[in-house]
Amino acid sequence: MTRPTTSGHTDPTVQPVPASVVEQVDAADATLQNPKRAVVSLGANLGNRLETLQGAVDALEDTPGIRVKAVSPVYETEPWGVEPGSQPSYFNAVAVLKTTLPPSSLLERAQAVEEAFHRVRDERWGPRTLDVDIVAYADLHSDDPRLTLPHPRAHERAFVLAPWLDIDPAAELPGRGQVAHLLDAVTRDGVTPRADLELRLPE
Ligand SMILES: Nc1ncnc2c1ncn2[C@@H]1O[C@H](COP(=O)(O)OP(=O)(O)OP(=O)(O)O)[C@@H](O)[C@H]1O
Ligand SMILES: Nc1nc2c(c(=O)[nH]1)N=C(CO)CN2
Repeated sequence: MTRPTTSGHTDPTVQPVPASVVEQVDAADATLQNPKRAVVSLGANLGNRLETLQGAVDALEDTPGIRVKAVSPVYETEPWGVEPGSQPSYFNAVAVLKTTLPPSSLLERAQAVEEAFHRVRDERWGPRTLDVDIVAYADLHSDDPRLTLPHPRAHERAFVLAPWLDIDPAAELPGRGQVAHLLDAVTRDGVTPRADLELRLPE
């Protein structure tokens, strides 16, 4: 393949490729050859909660560059961070992914999936048809408010830690330690396994 280079080109219609672009393409190539593990938390407390969670799992699997490797049991959970009784209960689950998408594209896809399920953003921690949070992406750390990694509240949330531990007993939250220990430190009150319900792992 002929590729424009930054020096020595003779065809005046071929523009040199800036070094920054070459770097970005090389970084994308490296990710493609080396899929990363990501953990996402799924939550729903409006509409048909189970159908929505299954739809989210399927939509993630249908995404080029994402493979869903494991899906947790379903938990019914009391709304966290809001006045008790002020919202319907949630169904929560966690999925482990392998992805060649960079973190920003994974977030974009997560938000597109939320929107496909008519997620409305008005109040903080308001009720929602679907919430897809990125709990962790490999062992990356980021303070960027648009994508904070690991998720800044995951370690306090039994509705994330309990289902995650079910599918990965050795799970670690980067920078925080073992999920099993984190779960011991938070209350599991209001976080109830729904053994009668199940999410399917896409074929
Ligand atoms: N790890 C992350 N996963 C998902 N969104 C994140 C993450 N870090 C930062 N964000 C940003 O948070 C913003 C608000 O997200 P969202 O409305 O889903 O918050 P929330 O689910 O109500 O609350 P919480 O962040 O406590 O779960 C998003 O627009 C997104 O850019
Ligand atoms: N039980 C429960 N509570 C929540 C949840 C959730 O998924 N489950 N998500 C929130 C914002 O991400 C706020 N509160």
